[in-house]
Parts: sequence; structure tokens; C-alpha cells
Amino acid sequence: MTSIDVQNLTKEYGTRRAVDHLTFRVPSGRVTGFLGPNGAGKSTTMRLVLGLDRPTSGSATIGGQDYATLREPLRRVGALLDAQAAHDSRTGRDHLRVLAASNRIPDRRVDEVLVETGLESAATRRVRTYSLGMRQRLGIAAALLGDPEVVMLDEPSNGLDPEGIVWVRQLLRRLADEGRTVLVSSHLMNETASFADHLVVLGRGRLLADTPMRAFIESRVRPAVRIRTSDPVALKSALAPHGHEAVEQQEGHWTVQHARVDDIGLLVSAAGVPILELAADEGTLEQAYLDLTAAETEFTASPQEA
Ligand SMILES: Nc1ncnc2c1ncn2[C@@H]1O[C@H](COP(=O)(O)OP(=O)(O)OP(=O)(O)O)[C@@H](O)[C@H]1O
Repeated sequence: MTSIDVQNLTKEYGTRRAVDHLTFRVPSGRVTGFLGPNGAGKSTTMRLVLGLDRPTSGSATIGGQDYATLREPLRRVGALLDAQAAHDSRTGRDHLRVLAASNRIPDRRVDEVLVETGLESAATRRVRTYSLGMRQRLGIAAALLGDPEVVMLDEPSNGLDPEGIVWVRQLLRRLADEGRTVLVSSHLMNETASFADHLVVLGRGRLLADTPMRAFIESRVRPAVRIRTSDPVALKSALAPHGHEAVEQQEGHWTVQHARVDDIGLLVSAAGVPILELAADEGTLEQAYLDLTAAETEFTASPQEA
């Protein structure tokens, strides 16, 4: 299946290095979340993959080929980079028809993607009358038009209502389950956690992580256990001999850091502590991401910048 391959990719704009010797591969059959702070180089990398910019050195290929050499590229790669890209004076349907015609995509696909993206009833309206979320849906419709093996979306949930956000999540899952290659950038960590199987994280144009999402969280956020009890004294004395400390969060609620719910559950039940609630606090993608980017800032900031 078709992968995206970024090899030792560097892009400089004048003296600014937007992408710095970047190497990673996005394989098919999973959703890869593309993360990094503002200015980290995500959009530049996507533009380089799409041949919209030329690398200073290195390469970015799709199935081993430069985008520029693909015949009828929309049938191979669907991308959403800028939802404002559609002509304001065209209708949504005409915008898609023009794209379809230029790539020998049958007209029926236009209607199919209009239905899929929930734009049927707005299809004959001019794009200038579209809301931000509708433009976003139109951009996604354009990306799906050629039934491509590779889908690259920059901030697809931008401007979407809650129903739209759930729809995007399900769409990404389905595209990956169909064996396509899916790369999605986002600043929304809860959102990314809900759809990504794998993460590629950039910082200052460099690769900071290329790892399965679960492993990324587990390696950076120590698990904790949340407990609610009617007898805090018994709780503390059950845990202390085993080196665990229960810290009170609010009336009746306690947290035990660096602990697993199974271990704590066994200890408190053996000691007969009355437990009203016991839950694993496994850490979030946001915590793990902030931990990584904070460490990176500390590592790279020179004393003058600090
Ligand atoms: N056409 C350009 N000319 C000059 N500098 C550019 C150009 N495009 C991007 N840059 C610079 O390259 C760096 C990377 O930008 P890029 O837009 O790729 O980051 P990003 O990770 O997509 O950020 P964001 O999350 O804010 O979208 C930034 O410092 C940006 O100012």
C-alpha cells in the first residue's frame, strides 16, 4: 500500500529553517496524528509532500514518487491544507466539478462526496455564503473526491460543530480501516487522542517523536489512581506500609500517584477500607505532549533566550 516517505527533508526560507533533516514514514492502514507547536513545520512538510514547495534538500514522496510526477494526482492523494482555497463565486458543486474534470474523476463522485460531507442542501449555493465549517466540509469533500489511497488533512476539525467533529473522527477511522494512509495535523489534543493510532511530533522543524499514541502517553505520564472513601485514615494507613501516599484532592477524593489501579484495589480491599469509587487515571495526550514540548524547550533554549 502507499506510504508517505519523508527522507532527510530540509526546507529553508532565507535564513529560517522551517524543516530540519526530517525523516519519517506514514504507512497505510492507520491514522497518524501530526503534532507540534505553532511554527514547528507541519504545514511546510505537508506542502513539500504535495509538491507545492521545493525542498532545500532531502525528499518527500508518495508511494516512492514525487507528487509532481503523479498522473491525475487527486486519484492518489487527497489533501486539505487551506479551507479558504475554493473560489468564492463558484457554487460548492461547481468547485468540485472543476476539480473532478481536471483529474478525469466521474461526475457522480461529486454528488457522492457532497452527500458524504453533509453539503447536499448547500451544493448550489456560492462558496462565499458558506460558513467556516461548511468551507471545511467542502475542503474535505475535495480531498475525498478522487477516492485517494493517501489522505492528508491540516486541522480538519477547524470550525466544525460538535456533530461535525464526531463525523470527522469516524471518517478518519473508516479511511484507515479501508487501508488508506491518513496523516492529520491538529492542535486539539483531545481530538487527536480520539482518532490517532500513531503520532509524529515536530518541534522547530525536527522530529521529536514517531511512536504509537498509547506508548507515547504511557512513556511520559505516570499512571495514578483516584479513590473516594469514607475513611481516609484507614486508606492512608493501608497504603503507607507499601510506599504509597494518598493525597487529598477534595472532600472524600484522594489520588495515589505512580500507581496502578489493580495494585491499589487489592491493597485497600485486603485492609477492609470502605471504597466508594476507585478509578485509573491513565494520563492524557495533552499531558504527554506538554511534557515533551516543555522538555524540548528546556533542552534547546540558549541562556540568552531564556
Ligand atoms: N512561505 C514562507 N516564507 C517564509 N517563512 C515561512 C513560509 N512558510 C512557513 N514559513 C516559516 O516556517 C516555519 C514553519 O511554519 P509552518 O507553517 O510549517 O508551521 P506549522 O507547524 O504548520 O505551524 P502552525 O501550527 O502554526 O500551523 C515558521 O517559522 C514559518 O514562519
